[in-house]
Amino acid sequence: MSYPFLKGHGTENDFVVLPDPDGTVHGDLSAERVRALCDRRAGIGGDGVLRAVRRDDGWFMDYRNADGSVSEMCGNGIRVFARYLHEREGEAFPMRIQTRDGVKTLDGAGDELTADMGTPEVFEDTTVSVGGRSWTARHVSMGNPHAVVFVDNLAEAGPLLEEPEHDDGVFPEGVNVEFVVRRGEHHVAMRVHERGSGETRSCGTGACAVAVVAALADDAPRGTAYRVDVPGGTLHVVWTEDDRILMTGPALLVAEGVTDL
Ligand SMILES: N[C@H](CCC[C@H](N)C(=O)O)C(=O)O
Repeated sequence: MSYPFLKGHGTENDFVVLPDPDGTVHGDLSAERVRALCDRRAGIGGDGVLRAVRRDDGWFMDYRNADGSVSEMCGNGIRVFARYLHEREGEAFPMRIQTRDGVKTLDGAGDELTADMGTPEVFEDTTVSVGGRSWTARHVSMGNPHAVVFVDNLAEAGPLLEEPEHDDGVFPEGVNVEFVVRRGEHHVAMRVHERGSGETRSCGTGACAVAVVAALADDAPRGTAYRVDVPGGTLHVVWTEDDRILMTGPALLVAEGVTDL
């Protein structure tokens, strides 16, 4: 059975959008079908799938990683999802979107959108092993788990392409690992190995986690704007006085079509 899809990205973290307003088109969106859709050779290709279901409490973003696993939240994805709702479903900004990590508010004009990502949760330092090496990491949750590792240069993150394992059970559900370097005052650059997708060009929740760790290390006053450079572009993150993370970045729809994958 053929059904519509769209393709979009935010700082080159790319997604297949599946309109499913009544939840009847993709009722059993299996991990196998998500993998087929995200396959960059035999499928459409993407770091994840954003299925759009309209519920009584509003639009729900059903996010899946490229390996078919489910995640609570996707920061770049929710901007692309909001772009889809605005351009194809007539939703106005500011808009509220339901996710597995609760409701998020999206606002913006032009190419850049701002997502209110809610309150970060900061845990004790931990270690992650990536590419056979152990790294000391700050553990931050943005609804999904992140291990933030500061390094002297991003080339050290070469083993990033290896699947990070976690050896002390802190992340039984897996973890997104961000390697970070300083680029200037309130300016960092990162590479990321995403849980369920491997190395990607950007990670929105990861950029938020990185900005939180940098702001804590800098003892920066709340409201300080951090610039986070990712391989696919730049995201801007502010940790507000009332303990919310606002992330601003591009969100583009680049193609649409039909598929029977
Ligand atoms: N791989 C992540 C979800 C996608 C996060 C990323 N694409 C973003 O923009 O936040 C996880 O399993 O927690």
